[in-house]
Amino acid sequence: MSVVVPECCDDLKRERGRCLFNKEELTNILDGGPKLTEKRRRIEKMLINTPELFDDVSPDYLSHEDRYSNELRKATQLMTTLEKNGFTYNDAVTTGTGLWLLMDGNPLSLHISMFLDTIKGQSNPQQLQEWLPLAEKFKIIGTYAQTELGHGTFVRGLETTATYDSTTKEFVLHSPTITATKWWPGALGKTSNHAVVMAQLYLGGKCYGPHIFMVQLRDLETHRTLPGIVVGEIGPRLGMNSNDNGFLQFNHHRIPLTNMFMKHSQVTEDGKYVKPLHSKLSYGTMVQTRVGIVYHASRELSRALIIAIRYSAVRHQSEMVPGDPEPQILDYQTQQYKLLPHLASFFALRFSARALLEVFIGTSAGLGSGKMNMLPELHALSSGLKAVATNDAVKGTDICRLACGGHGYLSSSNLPRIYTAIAAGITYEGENTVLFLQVARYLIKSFRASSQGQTLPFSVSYLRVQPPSSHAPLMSDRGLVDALGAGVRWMVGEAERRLQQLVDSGHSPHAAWNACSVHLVQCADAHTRYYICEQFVDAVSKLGETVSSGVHEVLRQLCRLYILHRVIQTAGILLRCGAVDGKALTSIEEEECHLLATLRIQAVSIVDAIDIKDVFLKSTLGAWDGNVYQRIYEEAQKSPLNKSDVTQGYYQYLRPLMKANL
Ligand SMILES: CCCCCCCC/C=C\CCCCCCCCCCCCC/C=C/C(=O)SCCNC(=O)CCNC(=O)[C@H](O)C(C)(C)COP(=O)(O)OP(=O)(O)OC[C@H]1O[C@@H](n2cnc3c(N)ncnc32)[C@H](O)[C@@H]1OP(=O)(O)O
Ligand SMILES: Cc1cc2nc3c(=O)[nH]c(=O)nc-3n(C[C@H](O)[C@H](O)[C@H](O)COP(=O)(O)OP(=O)(O)OC[C@H]3O[C@@H](n4cnc5c(N)ncnc54)[C@H](O)[C@@H]3O)c2cc1C
Repeated sequence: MSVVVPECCDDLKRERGRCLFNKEELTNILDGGPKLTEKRRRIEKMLINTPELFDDVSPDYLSHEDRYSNELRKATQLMTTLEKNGFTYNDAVTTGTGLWLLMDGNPLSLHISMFLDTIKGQSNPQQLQEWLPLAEKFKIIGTYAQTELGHGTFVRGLETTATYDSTTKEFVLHSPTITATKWWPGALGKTSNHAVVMAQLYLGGKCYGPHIFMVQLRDLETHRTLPGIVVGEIGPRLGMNSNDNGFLQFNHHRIPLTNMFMKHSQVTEDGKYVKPLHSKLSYGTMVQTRVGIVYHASRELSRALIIAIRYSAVRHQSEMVPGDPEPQILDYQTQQYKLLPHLASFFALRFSARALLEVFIGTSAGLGSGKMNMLPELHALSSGLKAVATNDAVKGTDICRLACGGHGYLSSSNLPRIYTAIAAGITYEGENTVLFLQVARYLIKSFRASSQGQTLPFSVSYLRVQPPSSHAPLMSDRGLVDALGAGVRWMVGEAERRLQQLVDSGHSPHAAWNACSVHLVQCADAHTRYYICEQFVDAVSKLGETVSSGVHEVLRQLCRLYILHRVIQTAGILLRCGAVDGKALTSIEEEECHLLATLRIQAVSIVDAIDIKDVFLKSTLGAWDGNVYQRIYEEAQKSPLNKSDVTQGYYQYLRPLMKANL
């Protein structure tokens, strides 16, 4: 398959003719620099020239088993293609290129993410030396098996036990109840021959809490399940049905002492426990994956936006002025209002993901030298951003689907698949409400610490009890972000007051917490969005000195739209705390409408700059050339029902019904 850029339809030609900025420059910014764009395109070119990686038939027409095998075939082909061309799985992860191909829940994705990340992040030097080369070369294939039938969120409540037997220097893994069955892990059912397993560590009858163990599940030659292990697939799900999410039970299954991951906590041969420097270090893989999910969510949202915005420029419907030709639906203000704030969100999330990655890298470097102080901040930021990014990507993707009318409901638009894949992100890797409550805990602690005169870490420093007053004019970007910050400070102060009031009136702190938790989740959401606004404003102002004026103007407009939209969403709070008044809100609403019309002019060019090729978009509605109707029609011809004029169902059911004397 070669890269042919087709001629586009007149509508899209006209849209592209209005572009006033350098698309390549914007692409480079989104990729993180020209070198990364170049690398991504090199990988893409190589993949596009590997026809085996592309489906001839939609997975929707395959059986459950064929769908799994087909995805596995492509995943293994992808790995060998990368290897042959001097790239690694990691190149496909960091450039996102692998994911474009394997979008239906891929059986190797847990191996290349959480399994390998656990080996890298939780092993001692000997374990690293033993397991990493095997895993990187796919000699062993693994997954991350933590969640059980009975517990996902509450990790401390897991029931699988790992009891040390000092006589044999082994751990005995056991699932004591039905609810202790591991349930959900991707690729656990049929693909993995190993798993990193979270289990309660027992030494001398005492429980030391959840710890991680490397467990072989299947024979490396026959792939048969080992004795003492029961493993299988959990059945169809809302989406990502090409994966083999699985279940796992242990029946007094023995593994060597050296299979407990021992970078942070250790068990000696005689069964003594050595504590980690921080009790939550074993949760490190989850934190790292949450950072990755913020990128992942923004990428998925961008695919949906490209599809919906191109389609909106091609689709003509109704009359705006009686008797006039039908306009492009993108000309309707309501259509712009559906799509463009989400386009701004995509940029906001992309810049925030980058900022979060820097915090992650900084914190990890600190951990290496024993510094634990940044861990709570990283936990709060990664939890909050994972939750906002997945919530917004899911909402945005569904709005993109709705914005495409009936055709958005077609599988061939690819919007349903993007939606169901990213919808899982709200639940996995920490359910979003639960993660917001973790953020809220950090906010309340920080607010209280500030009342006692303590200095606050950077992401919450604006919460200090006596903040410096904002000097920026209210209507400037900075002024509005400061107003949003004042709103969050007010919300957190109010939550703290309510908590205290409940405790003072005799409630336990835990009961008070639950009684305020709706408000606390709102605080966490608002705080995270304030952080995102700050990152967006900072990124655009830093880029200002280095980019051309056209690109800077587009970014400035997107950033402005994001902030205005956020202020309007938070209007109630901002009015209550006096950060804005009704007059300001009216002018913000008017400015937003004006900005929608301005951004609409270059909207197609902006999504073009995200630079996702048709073969990766996989959409009849979003292709570069805008040849929507032909594509939809051709895709429908592939339906197995169209293979014959009269189906078996007619002879079997319909005809007898028509002939029956009812
Ligand atoms: C071939 C394929 C090619 C594909 C190519 C792919 C390309 C990829 C493209 C993009 C690149 C992106 C990178 C890749 C990522 C892509 C993502 C897509 C794949 C992902 C697949 C994911 C599949 C899903 C996996 C899972 O779901 S695994 C299971 C996850 N489970 C959870 O997250 C459980 C959630 N629960 C918890 O985390 C905790 O139990 C808790 C809710 C935090 C509570 O913990 P608990 O111990 O009870 O603590 P508390 O008592 O509440 O708090 C005590 C204290 O500790 C603090 N705390 C808690 N956690 C942490 C932490 N992690 N770090 C630091 N501190 C922590 C907490 O705040 C408290 O502090 P204080 O006492 O000070 O308040
Ligand atoms: C597609 C998919 C892939 C997955 N892959 C993996 C994997 O590879 N490995 C793995 O180990 N796991 C995996 N999981 C499991 C996933 O991590 C859990 O489903 C997730 O952590 C949520 O836990 P739960 O299902 O127990 O939900 P629950 O915790 O039971 O949540 C149910 C409801 O209760 C609420 N709730 C729970 N606790 C609280 C609280 N403290 N305060 C307020 N509300 C609360 C939640 O907000 C939610 O509304 C996967 C899940 C899915 C859907």
